[in-house]
Amino acid sequence: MSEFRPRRSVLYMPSSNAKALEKAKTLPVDGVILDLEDAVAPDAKVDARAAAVAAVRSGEYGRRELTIRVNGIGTQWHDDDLVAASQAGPDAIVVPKVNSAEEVRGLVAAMEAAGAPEHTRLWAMIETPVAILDALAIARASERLAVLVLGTNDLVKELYAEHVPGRAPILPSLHTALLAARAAGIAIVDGVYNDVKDTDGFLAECRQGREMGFDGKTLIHPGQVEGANAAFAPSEQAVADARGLIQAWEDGAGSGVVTFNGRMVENLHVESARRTLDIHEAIRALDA
Ligand SMILES: CC(C)(COP(=O)(O)OP(=O)(O)OC[C@H]1O[C@@H](n2cnc3c(N)ncnc32)[C@H](O)[C@@H]1OP(=O)(O)O)[C@@H](O)C(=O)NCCC(=O)NCCSC(=O)C[C@H](O)C(=O)O
Ligand SMILES: [Mg+2]
Repeated sequence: MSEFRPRRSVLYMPSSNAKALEKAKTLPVDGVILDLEDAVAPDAKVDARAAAVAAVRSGEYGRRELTIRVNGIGTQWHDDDLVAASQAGPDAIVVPKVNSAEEVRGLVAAMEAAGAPEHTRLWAMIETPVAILDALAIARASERLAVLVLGTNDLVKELYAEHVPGRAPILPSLHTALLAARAAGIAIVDGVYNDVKDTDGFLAECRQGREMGFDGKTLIHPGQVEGANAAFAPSEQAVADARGLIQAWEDGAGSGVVTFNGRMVENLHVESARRTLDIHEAIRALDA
């Protein structure tokens, strides 16, 4: 069994929304973010925290990677959120607006002091200009940091940019975060698509994210799950091509370069093909 963990579809839901917490148990998502930050009104924060902890403790989310997004560092809720989430022991704690490697180390220290179990990882949200400029240091700051999560709404806001099809205004930021994650050897998931009724726009953005190298996409509505799962999984054709390419390589053992479907194949292409098959197998294992 490969160690690759699929994160094609990672669905946010307000932890204050009992119906959404219930619905998530039935959805074929790879991950769930129980949100305490932007989706929860100030007067609902404390109850939402208790609901997120109860959801984690329920054990009712099956194979889905279960995470809690706490309120940001420096807010009045952050410390209590972090302690409660650490003690609940989800798969990860998602922290918004992480701005430096020092903050990552401080978060990890606080999680450990609060008794977070070993399996509870940190996911850092990259959603400010300073985080983009310090992305590599953030990504490398701790072994406990497993995933970078793009916060494209905050990023667009902070840049005084606009949401446009193709995302040209934020492409340099997306690429910088991707470079940092890959250099650090950790996963990275793309930001959300706000128009839950615009399926074509959403699918185009999924395709773009996949082509850029993202592992998956954060989502805000159940209607986005299927499209993300398909976009971030290798297609049947990609799996067949990966198998064929590896076979061609093995048939030409020792030659250093062969061709498959008329194209040059070197060792690096074989590594990519093996990664494709690892992802495919990990998805099959999840769905089994
Ligand atoms: C966007 C929504 C407010 C729309 O909600 P609603 O009008 O209720 O949608 P529907 O009527 O179409 O819902 C159909 C059913 O699906 C359930 N539902 C809806 N959304 C979710 C969800 N996210 N998770 C689970 N289940 C969900 C409804 O309850 C209906 O169920 P049923 O009646 O039983 O069929 C809403 O979708 C929503 O609140 N989405 C999440 C918003 C959120 O979490 N935002 C914060 C994260 S985004 C962000 O901040 C990213 C980052 O920080 C950045 O800067 O970009
Ligand atoms: Mg945000």
